[in-house]
Amino acid sequence: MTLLLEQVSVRIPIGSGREVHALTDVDLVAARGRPHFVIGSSGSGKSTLCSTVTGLLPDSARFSGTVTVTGACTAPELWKRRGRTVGVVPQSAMTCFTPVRKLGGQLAETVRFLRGERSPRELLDLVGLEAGALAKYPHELSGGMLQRAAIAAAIAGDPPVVVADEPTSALDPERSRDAVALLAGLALRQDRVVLVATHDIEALHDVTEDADLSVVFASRVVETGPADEVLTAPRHPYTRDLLAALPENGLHPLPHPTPSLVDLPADYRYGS
Ligand SMILES: Nc1ncnc2c1ncn2[C@@H]1O[C@H](COP(=O)(O)OP(=O)(O)OP(=O)(O)O)[C@@H](O)[C@H]1O
Ligand code: NI
Repeated sequence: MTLLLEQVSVRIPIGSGREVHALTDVDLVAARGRPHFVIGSSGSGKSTLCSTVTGLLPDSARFSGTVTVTGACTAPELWKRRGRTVGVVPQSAMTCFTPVRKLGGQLAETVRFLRGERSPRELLDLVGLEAGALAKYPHELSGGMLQRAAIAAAIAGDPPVVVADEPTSALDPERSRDAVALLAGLALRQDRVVLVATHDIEALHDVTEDADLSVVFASRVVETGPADEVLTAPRHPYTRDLLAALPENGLHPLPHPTPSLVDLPADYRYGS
């Protein structure tokens, strides 16, 4: 089973005949058993890419191209199977649980709704949480535990594909690395397709060996390959500059401005 994006473009009208080129001609292959990470500057199109898989695009967006989970279904059918064919990990776990009910009841309800086969206890086990968490209210769990619980909810319907858009944005650096490792494990140990978009390149350090990485710039995937290769020997000038901007590499500011994606010319290239 593979997640395949072929020539996927998204245009978002913003009035007066103008539109945001949120995603342009994207081809991407994410195989099961191997996590696929997506990095790129703010506003480059990472979330839009995730939304073409989860079906959470803005209502006004124009979508073209093909998104397929081989052996299962193709968008827009895929979008109707959110939770079952594609699980969605929220950016902040706080948004996926109600504060007034214990975790166990909420997870049980998710399992019932998605007709999942695992019990809440088994789901917690899969994400490394102890069964005691079932009897707790969300506010009684730490941020890292709550993000694990949110990942448990995302796999309650046993989806073969899991998408996480900025899953570490509410976490400190150590919890971020934990959350990324857990998501990578959903691919490596549970044989799922896992797609994770993040601007947090440092959180990826422990998992780059068995992962793929795509780099998005100005609505296009400019580079893709084994994560350790892309991060150690980047081929695209934007990837090189993005990596040079990391604190550990000297915080060199990006030398070229990020263009506006409104009516972006088709021939726009990095640095042009
Ligand atoms: N609902 C919307 N209406 C108009 N423009 C939008 C909408 N959603 C996204 N965009 C635009 O689409 C482009 C891509 O946005 P997207 O959120 O996919 O980028 P991103 O890489 O996820 O950024 P970030 O790192 O900030 O999350 C941006 O120019 C953004 O302003
Ligand atoms: Ni985003």
